[in-house]
Amino acid sequence: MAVLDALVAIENGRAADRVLKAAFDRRKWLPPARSRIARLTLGVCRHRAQLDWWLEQAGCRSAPLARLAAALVLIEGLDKGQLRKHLPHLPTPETHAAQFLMDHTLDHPDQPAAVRSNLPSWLMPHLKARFGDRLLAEATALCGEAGLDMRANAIKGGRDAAMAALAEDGIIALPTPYSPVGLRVEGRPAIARSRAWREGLVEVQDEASQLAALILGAKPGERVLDFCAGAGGKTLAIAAAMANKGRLIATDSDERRLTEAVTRLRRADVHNVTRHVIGAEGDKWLSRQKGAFDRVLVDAPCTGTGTFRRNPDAKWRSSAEELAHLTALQAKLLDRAAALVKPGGRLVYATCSILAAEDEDQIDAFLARHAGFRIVPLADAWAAVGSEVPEPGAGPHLLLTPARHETDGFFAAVLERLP
Ligand SMILES: C[S@@+](CC[C@H](N)C(=O)[O-])C[C@H]1O[C@@H](n2cnc3c(N)ncnc32)[C@H](O)[C@@H]1O
Repeated sequence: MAVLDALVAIENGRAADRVLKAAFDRRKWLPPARSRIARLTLGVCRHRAQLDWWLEQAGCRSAPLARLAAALVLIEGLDKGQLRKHLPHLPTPETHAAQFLMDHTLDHPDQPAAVRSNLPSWLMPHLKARFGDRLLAEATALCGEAGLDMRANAIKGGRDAAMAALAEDGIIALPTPYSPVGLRVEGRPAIARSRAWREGLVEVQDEASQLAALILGAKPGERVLDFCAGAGGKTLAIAAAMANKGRLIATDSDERRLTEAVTRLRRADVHNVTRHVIGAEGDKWLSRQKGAFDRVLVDAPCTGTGTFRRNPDAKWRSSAEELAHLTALQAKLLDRAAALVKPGGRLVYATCSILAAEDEDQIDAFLARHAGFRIVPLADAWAAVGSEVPEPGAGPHLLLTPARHETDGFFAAVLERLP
């Protein structure tokens, strides 16, 4: 069964989105079957702690097959006959466990907070420190399903043109609350089949990521660097803000990711981007660019704790050791990027993490190391997003969460190099 194969591959350390993509490339499932396979696979990852807790109550060892059987009963509500149809060769211990679970629901008052929130226990003290009394609400939202947001491409007519083109394909998309170029789509339509997507009027991008790119405030004619550009999600948004004018350089240490940006840039009609693969430990080209950029974005590699709704399998690969490795790397990348900013220019540091260690602690440490930079308060930086757009919160930084803003969890800080 496709779901079980996917769960086994994920258990062996592969990322769910790649596993599912490979499964769908191998066999041409009809769209309803594809979405059922994806929903069930991700549902097991999403609720893994609760499924494991229930399997323990039932005296059954946790493994992909047992979790799948538990999910079919506790999440999908299957009865004995339906379960037998789905998993005809279920071994006896798993069958007994599934029967035990038929009298129950996923939540149980005896479940500890980490189990109820379906989060790894190492993360809980970090989230408690961040959210205090709101911990459960924030953790529960992090376990939910993410919506589908798109960014309307200003180079190709902007939000009204995008909404009209989507409507031609029967796709309903409404403006997002904060991003002036954001659209939130109703339901789960096949975006990639729409004319609006094929012709580059829209790009799939969470509202939080759109704001991180906008807050950079890049203007037409400037020299801008997207330091950790990856497959170009934010590069595209910055190019649109620059109206295709000026120079935007997209760098990353991962050549494969940077190459993925090429078709996206072409589809969006972006012409002002140059790509440059850089060494993970520094780069000759970079060392010649000291003080050369008006704006630099560091969209840093991070734990991705803010995107657990989209990548629920990543929760179970995250660890305190990974956090320690990433915070050291983030500090290094920030220091490297700082040298590239012109006097009076701006440096934006962003993560899709909601952990203070990767967010404001990183900024505080940076400011202690770099007396030549100051923080630009969010209220001032927000002018770049649009004067009519409500600010998503007070404080010096941008901090978005699924529970409060219905976006991915995201952090961004704007720093200015003193003239
Ligand atoms: C959060 S992702 C970037 C996502 C991208 N900006 C987007 O919007 O789609 C972080 C990126 O940092 C890159 N990275 C990791 N280590 C790096 C290094 N030492 N130098 C430059 N980039 C690095 C990774 O390859 C990854 O693409």
